[in-house]
Order: sequence, then C-alpha cells, then structure tokens
Amino acid sequence: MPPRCLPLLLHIRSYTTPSSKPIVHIPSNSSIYAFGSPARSRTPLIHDISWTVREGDAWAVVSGSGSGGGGKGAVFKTLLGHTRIAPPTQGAQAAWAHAGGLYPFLSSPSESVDPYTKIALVSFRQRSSGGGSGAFFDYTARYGALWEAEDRVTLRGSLGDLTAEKKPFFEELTSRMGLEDLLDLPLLALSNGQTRRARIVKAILDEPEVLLLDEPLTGLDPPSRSALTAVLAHLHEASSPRIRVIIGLRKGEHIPAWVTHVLEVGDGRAVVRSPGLYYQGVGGGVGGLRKEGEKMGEQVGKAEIRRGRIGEVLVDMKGVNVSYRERKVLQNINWQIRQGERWHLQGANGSGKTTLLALLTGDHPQSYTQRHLLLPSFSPSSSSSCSSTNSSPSASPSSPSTTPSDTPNQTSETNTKLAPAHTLQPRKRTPTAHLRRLIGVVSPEMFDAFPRRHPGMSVWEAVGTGFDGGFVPRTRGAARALGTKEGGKGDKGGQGGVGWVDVSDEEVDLALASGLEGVKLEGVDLKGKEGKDGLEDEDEERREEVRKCLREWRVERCWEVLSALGPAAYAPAPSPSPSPSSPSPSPSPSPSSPSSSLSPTPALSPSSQPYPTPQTIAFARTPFTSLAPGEQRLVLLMRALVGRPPIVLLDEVWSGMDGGMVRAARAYLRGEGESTDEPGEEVEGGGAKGGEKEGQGMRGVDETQAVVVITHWEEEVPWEGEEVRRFKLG
Ligand SMILES: Nc1ncnc2c1ncn2[C@@H]1O[C@H](COP(=O)(O)OP(=O)(O)OP(=O)(O)O)[C@@H](O)[C@H]1O
Repeated sequence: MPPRCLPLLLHIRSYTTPSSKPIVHIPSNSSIYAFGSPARSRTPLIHDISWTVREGDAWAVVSGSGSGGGGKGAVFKTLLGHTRIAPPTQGAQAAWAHAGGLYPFLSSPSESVDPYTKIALVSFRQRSSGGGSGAFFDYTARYGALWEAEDRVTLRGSLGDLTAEKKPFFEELTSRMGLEDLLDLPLLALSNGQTRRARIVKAILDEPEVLLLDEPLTGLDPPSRSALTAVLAHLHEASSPRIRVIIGLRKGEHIPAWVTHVLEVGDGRAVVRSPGLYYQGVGGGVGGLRKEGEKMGEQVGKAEIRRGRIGEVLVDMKGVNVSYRERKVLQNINWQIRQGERWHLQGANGSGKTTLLALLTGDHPQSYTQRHLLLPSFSPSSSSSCSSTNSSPSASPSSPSTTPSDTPNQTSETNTKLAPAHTLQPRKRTPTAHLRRLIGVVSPEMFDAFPRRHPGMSVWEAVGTGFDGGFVPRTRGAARALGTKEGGKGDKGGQGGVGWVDVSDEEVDLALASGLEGVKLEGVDLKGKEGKDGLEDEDEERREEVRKCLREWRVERCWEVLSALGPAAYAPAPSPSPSPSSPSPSPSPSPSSPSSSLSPTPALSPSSQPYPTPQTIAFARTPFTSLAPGEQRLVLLMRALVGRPPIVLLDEVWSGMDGGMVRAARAYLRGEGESTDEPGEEVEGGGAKGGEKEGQGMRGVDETQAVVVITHWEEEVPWEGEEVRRFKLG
C-alpha cells in the first residue's frame, strides 16, 4: 500500500467554514461520575478535569498507569454521553449548558440536534457479541460453512449503499486500507485485523462529526498500521468530509505524528500534555511494557534450556492445510510445540494465525480432516498421581506422555513427582472437551464471545470457568458449603461464590483415570483396595477425598491468579475500597465472610502480605460485567492460566490493558514475583539452590507448559532473545 495521498477526501464535499465554537468542552475543574451515583457521595471516575478541543486540534487520549483500564474508557464514555459531567459550581454548570454543553459546535439556536447522533466510536472490541444481548455467541461459526443469511452479509454489503458521489472515495479508501480484495467475502470470515480496518472504513464512510477510535492500531500488522495512520492524517487535514478524530492509546504506545495534544488519564485525574513532553515521560517499548534498564527474560527461558527442561511434545502437526473453496489459507504447515517452549506466532493480518490456533483448540472443523495433527488428550491408561507440589494442575495435568506405555502404575512414592497424565492423540480421537481443559486461551474472539448475561457473574466465577474451559460458572454448591444465606437468585454462591469451585463427578473420574497432580492427597489410595469388604463404600470415600483435594487446589489456584493479576498487583490501594477507576460497586469485604477456604498458603503471596488481601477479596466478588474492558481482559487471562493447562495461547493479550496491568501480567508470566520473594537461585543441573519452592508460587507458567503468543509487536512478547522461538506464517 504506497503512501499516496487521498485527494478525493478533500473534494467530496464543498468546504464549510469551521465553527469558531470549541468542538469539545468540559469546564475547568469538573468531575465526571458514573450515571446513578449521587454527586457528593461517590468517588468520581475523573476529578478536576478541564478539557477543550478546538477545530484543527488532533487529540490522543492516553491511559496512564493506575487507571485500572478505565482511564481513556471513562473519557470515551463521557464523549458518548454515558457519564455525568459535574462542573464545580452551579454557576459554571449553567454557563456551560448555555454555551452548548459538551459539544458547543453542534449547538444551534435554530435547530435542535442530538449531538450524540453525530459521534461514532470504533473500539478495539472486534465484533458485536450475541447481538448485544450478552449471551454467548459462537465465535467458531466463521471457520465452517456460513449458513445463516446474516452470516453471509459481505463486507461490501455491510458498508451500506453508496451514492455516485461517494463511490470514488469508497474505492480510494478501501484500496488504501487493503480491503479491496476482501469486499465480496462474508463479513464474518474476515480476520481480526481485516475486521478492524473494515469497521474504521465504515465509520469514516458514515461521516460522523467526531470519530472516536479506541486503540485503532492494536492488532494491525505494520503495513496496515502505516496505511491507517496516513489515512487518519489526511482525514485530520481534510476539510471535507470534516471528521474530527480522537484516538485512544495505551501509555507508551506510539503516538502518530499528526497528533497535536495528549490527554493523559490515570488515577482518577486527567492531565493535558503536548506529545513532545509526553514522549519524554514514557519509558521505552510498546505500551509502557518495559521498565527502564530492564533486560527481559534472563531468568526463565535460558535457565530452563540449560537445565534441559524443554520437554515432551505437546502438539505435532505435519502437512497441515486449510482452505475455503479456492481460497487457501494454510498450506503444508509443519510445527511441533514442546513443554517449556515460548513461541511467537507471527504473520500479517489474514495470514492464518487465528486459523492455526483454531486447529489446536479443535474449534476449526477442518482440524478433523488433517492427516497428521496430534493434540494432547487425557490418557485413560495412565495411572493416577498426586503431587505434593503446588505448581502443577489438578484436573488439567501438565506433564504429557507421548505414549501411554510411558506411564506404568505408580506407587504413592512416585506421586510426589510430576506424573504423566495425558498423551498425544490424533485430533479425530481427541474429545474437544479435553482440549478445552488442556489449552488455556485468551483471544479477541474469546473476549467478544465470553457471556456477559449470566446474572451477576462474579470475577471469581469467571476465573473458575477456566478449569474446564467452559463459559458457565461452577459455584453451584457454594452457598450451602460456605454456609452463607446470601445465595439468592443469580448469586448461587452467595458473595459471587467466592471461595468455592464445584468439581463434577466427571472430573473426579478423569482425575482417577488420568492423573491428579499438584494436589496434596496424602493417604488417598487412588487405586482402591481390591479384595476388601465394603469396596463400594471405600470407592465413594476415595472419590470424595479426590473431589475435596481437587477443590482445595482449585480454590488455591484462584486466589493465586487473583492476587498475582488483580488490583493488588496492578493498582495497589492502601485501603480495600475500590479504586476510582473501577466503576464497579464492589462490596467491601466483611471480616466474617471469608471461610477457611479463603485463607490459602500465605507463602504464595506476591508481597510479604498473606493473601488474599481484602482488596483481592472485594475484587473477586465484583460483577465481571461491571469491570472496565481492560480489567475484563485481565480476568480472562486469569481464566486461561488458573488450571495450569499444558498449552497457553495468548492472542493480542494486552489490548485494552493499561501499563500497570501489562507489567503485572508480564511479571507473573515470567515468574518475577517468584524470584523476588523466594530467592531459589537457579543452578545448572536442575533444581534451585536454597529454593524448595522453585517453580512454585507466583509463576504464571512453568517449565511443563508451552506458551504461544500472537502479536505484531515483538516487544509485546513477555520473553525475548533465545528463549523465544518464532513461527512465521507467510
Ligand atoms: N469462511 C471463510 N471463507 C473464506 N475465507 C475465510 C473464511 N474464514 C477465514 N477466511 C480467511 O482466512 C484468512 C485467515 O484468517 P485468520 O483469522 O486466521 O487470520 P489472522 O492471521 O489471524 O489475521 P489477524 O492478524 O488479522 O488476526 C483471512 O484472510 C480470512 O479472510
């Protein structure tokens, strides 16, 4: 896409003299509140904001750290009329309203205009989910034949009817944005980057007066990024159509050259900066990812490689192909993924990265037709095992066996080691439900599809769905078990089920048949006591012990990820009250509510404090839907990690998160908290010097797990150098 200019942009409509009134105006020292909160009794989302956008300005709104992901989100909500702006005095309020309110340039004494019909937002969120109902929607539909009429709407059809006058502009724009060859594809078939570009093009063609683009460059490959930046620069200069663009960026993200002003939002404050000054305040790397002077990834990968810990094969594909009629998307792909490996999956938008991952997760129907696609599955013939370590999964065991014969019956002595618990099988023979348990996924599709309709689903419940990779909270028995009376309709667990995770009969069976790791199960004979009287009773007893054991491990895991990635890690607060950035009405924790299961091992704490802290407990109870999008993303990352699955897929994992969240997540993935808290110095030959707890505690992924990261930004991969392997799709 050569950087041609867009002459047509400038001539499509006759130039109209710009209004001398400001485009956006928030009077000095105003506060912004979520709707429904009384002015003086609640913490504002943003306080002391003064902001005026004038004709010709080009603004970027940047989330600073400590914003809880709601920083720029709160500003965008305000621009869309979804918050209440409170000027400091009644006089200021009256003057502001008289001058035209938030959008003075749209106020006209002669005609009444609803300004919000003139404003459009394109967010990093990809597709509309469940028709906006919050129900789960099948994000895998695009991989199969598209049957429904609505699924067959083409990109061209979705862009609306074109007048003859607009047609040249349309052609120029779609060509510049690399969409011309995709116009006749079903909208649903487009890749994430293609969809994002298409949505921006549609918004431009609709010619709003103000266009809000939240993280428009996220997920775009470098050529698409340059093309979009150039189009936006021309749009900024164009007098017709006159579209004022305001972009939202993460702190540290590259600020396009045409941006003239920056509004930085964080910690409930908004500060105006010039882009030049702003650059000085930002550390290196993308998205504020790297701390100054930080050298990434020296501890984990290299040490593990030295120790020869790179392990068994988890995925094996040879000659893999995917095509849709004549459109060949993947051709002859050979790839092996092993334990301990950290992969960076690269490729331009539309090169097939998501398709490849959908083969691994079994979501893609063509995964069944591959001749050589071996995936992990629970091995029915491997023996049970129960580890005394804390770092490995329960019903999501982490050490594979390439052949069932590698796993002879084990005694209780071997139960203290990582035990083989799953095996490689052809996709055809691998139940998809097993793949859901064995592969943790964060992706734009998952973010969009994750159901938000479940009444009051708490953060705890959302995280807990990661144990089986499903979408339905698993806290049915919580109210009874925890002895709470609060389990009303929609809150079956009482207090959001916090401190409880159900373990199904099927999971107990799986644990008994395939292995059970990471769980203290002293004295439980998983093989049964054959020949004794009352075998049935003993079986039942054993099953209940296994269930209890799994449940305790799961509860502990939930607290670990919530502590490592929750607000205590990204926005530590001195008191348990919710941070201003969190719009959620988190109940403050009552000292009586945590049951004994709310007090897991203090040694796992990221700081010297025992966890969970009151702040973490309050966060666990918060309704998932009330979180800012960045926080929801982080919760879905917790969900992907909580079961310690052997494979973790991180697709565009940082979008929507602020700098503090990204840093907390990277530190957890790389085990930085672990090395600071528990010295456990790594030594050649394995083990850890003086570190009984090596591999335990605050390490998001360990050497038995493989991670695949998909991003167009090298800097976004949490590991670097020789510890990262690269797989590039052409
Ligand atoms: N049902 C379909 N019919 C035709 N083409 C399809 C269909 N589904 C996907 N494609 C095409 O397959 C290609 C690969 O899509 P995929 O989502 O895997 O790309 P990607 O590498 O993940 O891109 P991005 O970086 O934008 O996320 C795209 O060009 C897409 O248009």
